Amino acid sequence: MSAFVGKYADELIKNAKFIATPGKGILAADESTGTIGKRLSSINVENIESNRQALRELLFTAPDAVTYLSGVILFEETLYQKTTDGKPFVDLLLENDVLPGIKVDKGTVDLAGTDGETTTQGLDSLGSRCAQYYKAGARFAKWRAVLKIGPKEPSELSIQQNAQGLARYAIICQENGLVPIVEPEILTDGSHDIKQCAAATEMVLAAVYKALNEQHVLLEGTLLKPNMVTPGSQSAKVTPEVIAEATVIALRRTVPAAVPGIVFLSGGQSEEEATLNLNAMNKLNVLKPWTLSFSFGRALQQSTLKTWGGKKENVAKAQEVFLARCKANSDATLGKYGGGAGGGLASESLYVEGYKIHITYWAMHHQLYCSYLFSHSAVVG
Ligand SMILES: O=P(O)(O)OC[C@H]1O[C@](O)(COP(=O)(O)O)[C@@H](O)[C@@H]1O
Repeated sequence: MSAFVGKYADELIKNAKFIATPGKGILAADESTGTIGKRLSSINVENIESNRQALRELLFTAPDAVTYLSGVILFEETLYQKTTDGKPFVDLLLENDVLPGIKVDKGTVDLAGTDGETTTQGLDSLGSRCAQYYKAGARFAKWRAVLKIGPKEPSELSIQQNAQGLARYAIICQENGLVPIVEPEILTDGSHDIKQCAAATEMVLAAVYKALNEQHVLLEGTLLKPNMVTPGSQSAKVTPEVIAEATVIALRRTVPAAVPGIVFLSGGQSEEEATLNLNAMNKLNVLKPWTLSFSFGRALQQSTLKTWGGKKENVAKAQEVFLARCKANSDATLGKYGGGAGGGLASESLYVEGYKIHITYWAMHHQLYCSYLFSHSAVVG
């Protein structure tokens, strides 16, 4: 099946490869107005534009932190914001060799006839929005599909709908010069074990890559943002080594070698857990044809947010905390993280039940695969 080769093909390939540079990763600072409001309310800060701008300025101007980042995902509001000195955030990032990205989905809606499964909205007028975002300096985009594990979930309907949505989004981005980050997130909610998560992850990723191929998406000009393969939030924890092995097996079985990078979401893991898991994957002595890196939201920002607390006098200290987390994750992309960055704050759980934003919320502000042969884990190691 031949890939679409439009006028941006070379640029897409170059930018995707750059974002996947080993030692660098992505800061996901694209929380929609509702989601950032929850973060700000946790530190008793009001959800108004000046406070959202202040948090983003703190992150983007943190000395040296940007050397560990190749991309930052922005929300539409942030794409057009400036520093207090009047420099557009986009210019600031580009001057520091960090590519600006943009969240282009519009949240989720329920799929009728399912037990709370969802599909993601935002395809209408996506082409013209992408063209505008490209003009404003964005060079990559992100679209989050949300799936869940349950007695009958993820259902075939949800897998197919979300795979089709991601593929359609991806090709529209490529037609308009934006590298699509394809994010099929399987939520951690539930009491399932790691094998069930592995089975669901493989099923979903296989469907996603089939759909991407059918839509002629140029895989070399894309990135994948998946969940790590872990036990459910109500199950006993396992070690980073077990998570690393299960995740890399699932990815090796489903993600083509043409994809330059896989940038994980943190999905409610603590900052330290997310970093240790990424580090363990990069330590695995097995062929991994893609870079394995990070695109963390909560797991890059939580201890920074707490240290800041909305107060100007805490900005410098909070930026040091952010730098430590960026450096730790950079080391983890190379399998060289020794642990312990950030102390106790970095070990707090960031789990939120049913982590998804519904379209209605957005509008306010603008069969399990039980026969899975896990014994194939001998592939790794
Ligand atoms: O619910 P929203 O506002 O769309 O935000 C979802 C968030 O989830 C992410 O996709 C992943 O974030 P985490 O690393 O915190 O799981 C972020 O990029 C994004 O900010």
